[in-house]
Amino acid sequence: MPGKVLVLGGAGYVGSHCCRAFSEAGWDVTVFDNLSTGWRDLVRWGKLIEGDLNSPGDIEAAFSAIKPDAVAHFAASTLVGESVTEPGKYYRNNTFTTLNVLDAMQRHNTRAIIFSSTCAIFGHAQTEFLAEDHPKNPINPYGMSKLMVEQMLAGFDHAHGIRSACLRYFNAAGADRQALTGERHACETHLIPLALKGAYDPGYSFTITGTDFDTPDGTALRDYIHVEDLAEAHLLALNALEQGAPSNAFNLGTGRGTSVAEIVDAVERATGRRLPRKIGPRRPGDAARLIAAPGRAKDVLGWTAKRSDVDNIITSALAWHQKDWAQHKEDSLQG
Ligand SMILES: NC(=O)c1ccc[n+]([C@@H]2O[C@H](COP(=O)([O-])OP(=O)(O)OC[C@H]3O[C@@H](n4cnc5c(N)ncnc54)[C@H](O)[C@@H]3O)[C@@H](O)[C@H]2O)c1
Ligand SMILES: O=c1ccn([C@@H]2O[C@H](COP(=O)(O)OP(=O)(O)O[C@H]3O[C@H](CO)[C@H](O)[C@H](O)[C@H]3O)[C@@H](O)[C@H]2O)c(=O)[nH]1
Repeated sequence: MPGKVLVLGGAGYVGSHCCRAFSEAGWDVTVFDNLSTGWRDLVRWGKLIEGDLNSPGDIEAAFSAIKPDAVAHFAASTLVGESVTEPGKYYRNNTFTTLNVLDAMQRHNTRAIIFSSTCAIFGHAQTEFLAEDHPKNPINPYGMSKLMVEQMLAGFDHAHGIRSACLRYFNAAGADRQALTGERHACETHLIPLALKGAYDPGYSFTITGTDFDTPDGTALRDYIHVEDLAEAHLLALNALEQGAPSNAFNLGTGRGTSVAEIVDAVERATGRRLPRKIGPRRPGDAARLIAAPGRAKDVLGWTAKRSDVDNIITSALAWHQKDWAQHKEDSLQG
């Protein structure tokens, strides 16, 4: 039976899509968010409690008010490059904050948590496809801050019976089929939104960051997974935990690698426009290739990616951005 889920970071990109999936499946959704990179108007499914995970008092107040049956934890600082130059921000806002959450869960006897982990915990790929047991050697503080949380979760399960599902997304992309929510970052660094912006905004100069990777076309390979496929995986994992499933970790991707150059081609196909591009140096902390072996999610959760064809991803992202640019013209097409 769906109960009450407290969604930390639910005003952000992935969290808002998952709120829709939880809510439509009958979960009673409450979002907890400090709106540092999230948006009030993206909280469309469930109510919003404004609060900061750095504050044990804010967390305690939310747990006391809601008494959640489960927690879905999306709140984090998420930029790989920034984590290299500002590691403290990442260990504080990703790792320390999660300890505050686990303390509250223990106090309130909340025994299930879905955690947004990442393929960045693996570091350089040693095999073509990354399965859950691939060695974990993060090459940036972002990945390390998330791996530390995975280890904390194992300890809290062992000691206190808090069961978790660590969902390691590869590259979340695309938008809700009705363009009700989507990706909106005030400081955007992600490939697909920037490539779409480059196709429409003559004032923005899109750059391919790195053409000297050891990949077939020299640009980095990523596994782009539609955010609605991710939302479905979250719902399956949440329901499984609710029904008593043990802690587990799942690599969520398609098993297909797409290069930056192939994304550029797909953006040109979807928009019918040419995308002018510059070639720039690699970003610090970027791996050459990150492609999932998503077998465990299929075997245990019955999940596979259904909407993650690259053209479908770009088309859904385009529909969202066109709507969002029209609504927020001044700030969205600048800088
Ligand atoms: N987008 C991706 O491709 C991707 C890939 C792998 C993992 N992830 C993980 O998924 C999660 C969601 O990513 P996203 O792209 O939706 O990011 P996002 O920035 O859109 O969402 C993060 C949300 O957390 C909130 N938040 C941040 N710090 C907080 C704090 N201290 N207290 C309360 N709220 C706080 C923000 O305001 C925002 O609403 C993150 O944990 C990220 O590391 C994302
Ligand atoms: O303007 C741009 C932006 C990005 N890229 C390239 O496109 C690829 C994808 O970059 P994104 O920023 O879209 O995604 P990342 O792979 O860097 O990051 C994603 O995956 C990470 C794991 O490695 C983290 O989980 C992170 O939160 C998530 O956004 C990278 O090779 C990047 O260098 C460009 O060429 N030009």
